Amino acid sequence: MAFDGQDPHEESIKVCCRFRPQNQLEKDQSGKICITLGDDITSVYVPNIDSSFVFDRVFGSEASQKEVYDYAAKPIINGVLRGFNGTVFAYGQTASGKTHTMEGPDIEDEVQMGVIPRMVWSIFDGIDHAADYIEFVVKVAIVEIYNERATRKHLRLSHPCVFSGTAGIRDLLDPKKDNLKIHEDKARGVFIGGVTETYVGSEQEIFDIMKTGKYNRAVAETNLNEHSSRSHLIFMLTIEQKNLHDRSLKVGKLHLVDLAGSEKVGKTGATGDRLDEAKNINRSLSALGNVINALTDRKSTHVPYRDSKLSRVLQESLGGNAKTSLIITCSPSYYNEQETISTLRFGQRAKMIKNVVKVNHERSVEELKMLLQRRDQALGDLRGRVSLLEQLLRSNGIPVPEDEGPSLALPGAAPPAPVDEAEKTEYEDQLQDVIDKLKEKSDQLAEANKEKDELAKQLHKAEGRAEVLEEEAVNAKQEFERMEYDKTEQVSELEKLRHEKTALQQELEDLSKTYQNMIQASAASTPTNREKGPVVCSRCRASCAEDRDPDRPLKKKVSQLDKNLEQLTVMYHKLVAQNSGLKVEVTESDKKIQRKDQRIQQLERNLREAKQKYEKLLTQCANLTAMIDVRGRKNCVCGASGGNAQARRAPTIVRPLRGGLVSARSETGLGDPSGTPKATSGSPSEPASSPTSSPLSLRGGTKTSRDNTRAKTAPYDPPLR
Ligand SMILES: Nc1ncnc2c1ncn2[C@@H]1O[C@H](COP(=O)(O)OP(=O)(O)OP(=O)(O)O)[C@@H](O)[C@H]1O
Repeated sequence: MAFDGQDPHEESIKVCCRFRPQNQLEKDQSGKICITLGDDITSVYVPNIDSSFVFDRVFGSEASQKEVYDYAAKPIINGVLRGFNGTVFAYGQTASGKTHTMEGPDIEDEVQMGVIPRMVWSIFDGIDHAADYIEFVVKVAIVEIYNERATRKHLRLSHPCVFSGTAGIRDLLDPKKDNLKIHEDKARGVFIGGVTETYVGSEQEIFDIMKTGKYNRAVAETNLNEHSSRSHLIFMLTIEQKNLHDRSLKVGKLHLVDLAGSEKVGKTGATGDRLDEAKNINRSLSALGNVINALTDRKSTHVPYRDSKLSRVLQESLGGNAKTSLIITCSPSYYNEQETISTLRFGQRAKMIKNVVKVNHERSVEELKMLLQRRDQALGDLRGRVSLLEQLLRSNGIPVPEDEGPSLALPGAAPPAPVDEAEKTEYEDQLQDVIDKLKEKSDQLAEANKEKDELAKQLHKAEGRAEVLEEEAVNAKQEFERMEYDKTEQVSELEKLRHEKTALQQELEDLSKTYQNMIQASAASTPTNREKGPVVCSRCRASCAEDRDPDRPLKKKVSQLDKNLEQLTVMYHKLVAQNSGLKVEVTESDKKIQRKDQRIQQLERNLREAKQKYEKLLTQCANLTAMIDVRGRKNCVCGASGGNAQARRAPTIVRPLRGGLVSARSETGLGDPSGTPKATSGSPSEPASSPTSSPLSLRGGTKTSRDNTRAKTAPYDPPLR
């Protein structure tokens, strides 16, 4: 799509490939290696398919964490410190080393720590080296995108965290928030509403937050990985920097993403919940693949960002306003050759994506005033130069024209013709006429613009509502599916109980028959006990009731079975009642879904109408603007020198984009216009919840109080000022 553009802000995604050492399982399988790394450190060759893949950098299994960080992530982090958005994400099959690359085995081990902990040091190093008049505010949020359909109660987690219901986007700093919604607005772009954003003032605070996040993340054991991530982890860091001189604001947003690994369930041995997770992981990764395919396919007209939460959250990072680095992680082993080839292909494709990257810069009134002053100064300089040049002309006997009109005559040229006063008045009248008409048209245009803005607002609102309804419909559907599942469970339970009941009835009947037979037989063949007199128990030689009535155990059993039968019957009736209750609920849900569908359709209709109206207005505006332009040009032809500045003004460019409007602000990629840091990001209608700690302002000049170890980190690209 965008890869032919000439936009100077256009930037390709950086793609690096990292191979890990072979693990024990692979060595046991044969230990054969399926790839050859090129000497140029940018290519890898797969002999079996006779194909080479070229990336920005290929790291072999001996590459250190620092090497990978310095090349793949550090430039992105420096960009964020300059006010750009940045993303680093790891993609690869399960157990290929994504978590090893992004987090590392120990976030506090200086050698083994991965991208996320190293980023923490770079950020604070950058803040320490910034000018004294820059004030920083740093916020951190961590979420995971977990399998949206399966319940989590059976998941063996890294800690005994309790889950209820289903999970989609889950706040790892406040696990109760387990179904966060994605929103989009002009000022903030795509964002997760209601997520906990914690203000941080030191490296240690971020490390503590990371530990909390890690503690809450979904991890389970599979055949291929003892600690397999069952969710996509997104670490989000926002840096706001305010220039205290001119009050301007820059906002850089960093996303660090550790994706869950794609897996072949045959190899991982996933069953039950693990299997459901694997299916959902593979599904969301393939939705990500579809987005990448659409972005790199010239014929594609639609990018399916909305097909999964993962691709929607990464929307700005893929084809949007962000500097993005992708690290694909692979196994070098023949045992995983197919998975490695598919990962290499994914990376190859992603390398073609181009983002349009801009600093998120909000100019303050002070900054604008300063710019104006600078421009006035430049104008003054130019005026001085002009008068110097005029003096030079005069001193050489060349007449200096008074203004830029027809008197700009060269020496020797014919003098201008005398102006006819009557003709001049006529022209002036015509001009006045045109000016009046222009004024009228311009009023109409302003009116139309107002109406257009109003419609755009309505459109935006309707889109928001449609989105909410869509989500509600999805939730209702999920609820319905869950109820259906429960119903099936209950029905099978009922069936089981029925079988048991029938079996018991059968047993009961058999026993009663046996009992009857025995009574008859004993009546026929033996004298009654009364006739025989008391029987003496063989062991204790004492009279006992049992000996007096040999059928007593049988009767006991029969009465016990009767009781069981009674209980079963009661249970059976209860289950029947429950089942009919469930049926009613299901019907209710059906009706609800139908109503929601109808509402969505209605809203879509409204949306279409509003869009049509809006487009009509746009055409009207364009026509009006064109008319004004034409009139303006006519004025110029008339030879009028003043009063037509309005007519010369360039027409306003209004561009509809993805069903919404793009204002000048959103096109420049500016952040929240209010510039007010919030503790919890929310949808426009959502109230912001309080921060987990108060905002801290970090000044670049406080480095004397900072930890000395920071001085050991690699040099920092200073922020643009
Ligand atoms: N470059 C490497 N050097 C040494 N060991 C590595 C490397 N990459 C991965 N490993 C080891 O391989 C194992 C699996 O790695 P890791 O958990 O990072 O995989 P993953 O891709 O995140 O898997 P999943 O998708 O299942 O979460 C870990 O024990 C890790 O320490």
